[in-house]
Amino acid sequence: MLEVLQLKKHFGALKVIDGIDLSVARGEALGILGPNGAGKSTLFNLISGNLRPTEGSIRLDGKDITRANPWTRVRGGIGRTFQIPHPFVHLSVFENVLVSATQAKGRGIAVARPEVNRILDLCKLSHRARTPAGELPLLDLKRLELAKALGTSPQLLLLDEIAGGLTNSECGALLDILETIKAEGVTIVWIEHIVHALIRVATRLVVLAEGSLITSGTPEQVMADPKVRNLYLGVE
Ligand SMILES: Nc1ncnc2c1ncn2[C@@H]1O[C@H](COP(=O)(O)OP(=O)(O)OP(=O)(O)O)[C@@H](O)[C@H]1O
Repeated sequence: MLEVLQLKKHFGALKVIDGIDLSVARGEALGILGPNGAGKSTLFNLISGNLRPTEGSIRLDGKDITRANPWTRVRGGIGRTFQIPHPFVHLSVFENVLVSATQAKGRGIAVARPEVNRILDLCKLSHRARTPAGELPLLDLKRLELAKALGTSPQLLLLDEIAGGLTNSECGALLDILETIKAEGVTIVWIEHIVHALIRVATRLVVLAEGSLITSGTPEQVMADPKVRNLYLGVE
């Protein structure tokens, strides 16, 4: 579904992404691990079109989207969340999701309304539908970030540290929602530092370090990889 070929993003002398090849199959749930500053969010920004690569190409369903605008990619089926949620704080939860559901695919309000209600139900936000987004506690803010991405009807969903900052039980509540989304057939690529959460959803893991992918495999294979143990624990 997604193919990243020899992708590079350099900021001056800083080689943040330095020749990444990555394929994601339809229906897959891929987890991306990596230390702070490894280039994970930059990789997402390149895939979603928020940044243009220095070199390399990106294909979605065989079509070259390397130079496509972010909104063209959204219409092509790429949805994403951001590490720091920035909802419209004065709009209600319902209105925030309505914005993405109407704007992303050019749907009218009457058509989008039942879909928004379905998404709020899925994300356990129905009881907050009329609450201004600026008044939400963190878990609901994360749920809203997810709901806004789902409002664009993505086939490929990019999650950037969606569980960051949550308590264990809050993280569990979010995982239940992610498992439902996965079961609905949405392809997921999830950057996350909380490994136990990531491996509940991910069928495959890759590890990004200093702009390169250093390993890929099942969660068991990757967590046992000496390169990964060395990166995180300083032991081989
Ligand atoms: N627009 C930019 N200009 C210059 N440097 C940048 C820019 N965007 C990111 N960087 C740098 O690129 C490096 C990778 O940043 P990135 O946010 O992709 O890392 P990350 O792996 O997502 O980290 P974290 O896990 O902390 O979120 C960092 O050193 C960052 O300062």
